[in-house]
Amino acid sequence: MMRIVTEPLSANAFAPFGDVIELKDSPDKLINQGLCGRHHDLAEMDFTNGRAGISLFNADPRSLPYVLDLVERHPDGSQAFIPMTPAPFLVIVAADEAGKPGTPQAFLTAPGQAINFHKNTWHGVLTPLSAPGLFAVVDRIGPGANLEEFWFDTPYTVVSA
Ligand SMILES: NC(=O)N[C@@H](O)C(=O)O
Ligand code: NI
Repeated sequence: MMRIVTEPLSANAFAPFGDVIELKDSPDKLINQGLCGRHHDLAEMDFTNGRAGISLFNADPRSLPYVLDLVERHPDGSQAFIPMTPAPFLVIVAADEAGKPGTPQAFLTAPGQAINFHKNTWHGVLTPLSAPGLFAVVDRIGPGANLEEFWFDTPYTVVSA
């Protein structure tokens, strides 16, 4: 199997695929009598024929090396994974090449980072690396499956750097 080596998640590296939701160097605005910093409008939500919904995902943790045999995408909506714990998790994405995913890239988040996949971006399913795999997920609520899956003929093995 081809190996994919994880890299640290950064806004620049992830930009073709989505947004990294993390604190800015300084807040956009101080609120609540100056006791809270608002880091404003960090991700682009985009829904076709639907609305934003907030769900909780409680996912089984995986481990590295991780066998990647499936990526998916949501043609009608963006999808944000917001961890409810500080634990790093695995984020896998791939560019689209004539309707199929190209070579995937794998990122490891740092504590305090969340992500938002742009609409129709190939990605691995929610992949916590420790328990509890508890995430808030902001994605599209609307008609239709809003899901396209791609199974690789030859799975990849994702390994840590
Ligand atoms: N299917 C579902 O709700 N979750 C996936 O979209 C995922 O990215 O984990
Ligand atoms: Ni998804």
